[in-house]
Formats: sequence, structure tokens, C-alpha cells
Amino acid sequence: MSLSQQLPERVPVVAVEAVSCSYRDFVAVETVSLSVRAGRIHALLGTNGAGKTTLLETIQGLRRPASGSIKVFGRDPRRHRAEVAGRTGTMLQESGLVDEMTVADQLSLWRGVSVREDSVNRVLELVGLDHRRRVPVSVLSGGERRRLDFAMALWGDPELVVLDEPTTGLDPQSRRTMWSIIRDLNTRGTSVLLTTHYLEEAQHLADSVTILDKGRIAVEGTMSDVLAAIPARITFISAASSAELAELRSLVVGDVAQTPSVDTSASADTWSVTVQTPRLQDDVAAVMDWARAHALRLAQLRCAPASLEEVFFEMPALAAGRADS
Ligand SMILES: Nc1ncnc2c1ncn2[C@@H]1O[C@H](COP(=O)(O)OP(=O)(O)OP(=O)(O)O)[C@@H](O)[C@H]1O
Repeated sequence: MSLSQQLPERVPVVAVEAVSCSYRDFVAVETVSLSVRAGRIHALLGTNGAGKTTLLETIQGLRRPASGSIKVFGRDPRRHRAEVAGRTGTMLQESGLVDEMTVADQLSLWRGVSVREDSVNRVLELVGLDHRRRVPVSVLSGGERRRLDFAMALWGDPELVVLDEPTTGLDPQSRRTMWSIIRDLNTRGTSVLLTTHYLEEAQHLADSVTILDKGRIAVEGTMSDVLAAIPARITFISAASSAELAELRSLVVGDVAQTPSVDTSASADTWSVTVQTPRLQDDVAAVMDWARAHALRLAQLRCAPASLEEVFFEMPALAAGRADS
């Protein structure tokens, strides 16, 4: 069990309260609060320039917030920089790799700098770079450099891992490998704070999420609550009559939209039907009962909760809802 797991559940590993950060008179982050609970993965998302990197750097004690409070492991990360850094593995967007060194020498150098013990072989195997150990860093591909950065962040099994766009530049297979390493870490109790522009990545990995827009929180909550803010969808193609579709409207909780089907394999007079619903399970049951009662075939039937991508595109409306509440 890691030390962060020993923190009482109510004490977050990272606690950011009403933090604002400025570059001279430009406010990059405005009264943002978030927390990373022990053993959980939190995703910090946002448009370009939303303030994610500024906030991550401030959480690591590299910048002083203009106002608000930050605690990491219950400590001020600026005043207790060495202690916090000793328990945190960090992967920033810009790495501090030395091009002239071999991959293995780079990690040996890291061993000398880090307060955590580990072996070069273990971390190279973990990130799938063991076959590149003798080549200079300068010849690594962009994706391989990211993996070496990742290896340094994982050095010595830190309690908290902070990842700033960890999979940018990785091919889809390497991205999946990194996801599985992050999931494994998390299963062992490591807490993770990550930023990413890949919404599928955040949805796949994170337990909770904060979405920033121009330095302010637009959306926040557990992943399931955030996804539940947008209606789920049931879609199908059917040759239902107008009367049958009218009946469907009366049976489901959600809204029913119908358009003439563009499915060339379907016969004429078929409809593409979309049910947008806040209660997916109830409405799936209602749709199936309705189809059975009328002996209707539902072609291309799909049921899916909202994706984080849809949440992202609905962000202005969701942010307005937050402001009103
Ligand atoms: N050193 C700096 N001086 C002045 N402004 C800065 C500085 N660094 C960042 N900014 C500005 O602060 C805002 C937030 O930048 P930040 O890098 O934190 O955003 P981000 O969300 O990480 O963006 P991206 O997704 O593009 O990496 C941006 O408008 C950026 O131009």
C-alpha cells in the first residue's frame, strides 16, 4: 500500500482551493478549485490556452499563485518543495532530456538526481524502451522521447504522478500501452493528475474531471456525473408508421427525433429515429417493448451514453448552467 493510500479518504492528495494565477496583469487561471483523491485519476482538460499547464506548474510549486491555496500531501508545494517532489513523478510537456546521452545513461543520471530508488531495467521494460537503451536520446522518435519522459516520471514508484499531455505524439498502439500502464499504476494505489487533449483518453482513464475554459472552471465532477449531464442516445432505423412513432413518444422519458432514413439498404418509408434520454436504461426497455408490441425490426440499433467529446462541445451551455446555479 502506498503512503497516499494511507491518507484518510477525505484528505485529497492534491487540494486546490480558489486558485488564481497571473502573468503580470493577465489572469491565466481564475479562482479554480479541484482535488485529486488518493488512488484516483483526475483529468484536467480545456481548450488551448485554458490554463492547464499554468495550474499544473503551480501545483508542483514551480509558480506562486496570485491567490488561493494549494496543498499536495497536505503540504504547501512551494514551502515543502523537496518533500513534495520526492513523492511525485512528473512528466511535463517540455522534457529536460540530454540529447548526447544514451537512453540508459539518461536514466542512470536520473537515478543520481531522484530521491527514489529504482532500476534502469525495470522502468525501460515498463515503458517498452528496453530495446533502445544504447542509442543516444537525439535519435529517438517523438513518441520514444515521450516514453522516456514517462519512464522518468515513474521512477521509484511515486505516490502521485502528474502527466501533462502524456500521449501527444504517440501512435495509437503506444497510446493504449501508456493507458494500460497508467491503469496498472492506479490499481496499485498511485494517484494521477493528467492533462490531455484526447477526450477519449480522459474518459477511458479518469475517475473525475475538471474542464477549464479561459482560465475558469466550465465543467467539473466525477466522470459519471459529468457524462450524465448530457442525454444518452438510442438510435435505430425502422419502418414504423406515424401512429406507432407517436406512441413511442408517449412511452419514453426522452425526446424522439425522426428523419427519413438515408440507409440505402432499407426499404422506402423508413425512419432514422433518435431518442435522447436522461434515463437510458428505462428508455431502452420502453423502446424494446414498443418494437415487440408492433413486431417492428430495429435496424442499426445503438444505445450509448454521452461521450466526453459531446460534453466538451456543450461546454458553453453547461458553463452557463453553472453560472446560473
Ligand atoms: N510565461 C507566460 N507569460 C505570459 N502569458 C503566458 C505565459 N505562459 C502562458 N501564458 C498564457 O497563459 C494562458 C494559459 O496558458 P497555459 O499554457 O497554462 O494553457 P494550456 O491550457 O496549458 O494550453 P495548451 O493546451 O495549449 O497547452 C495562455 O493564454 C498563455 O498564452
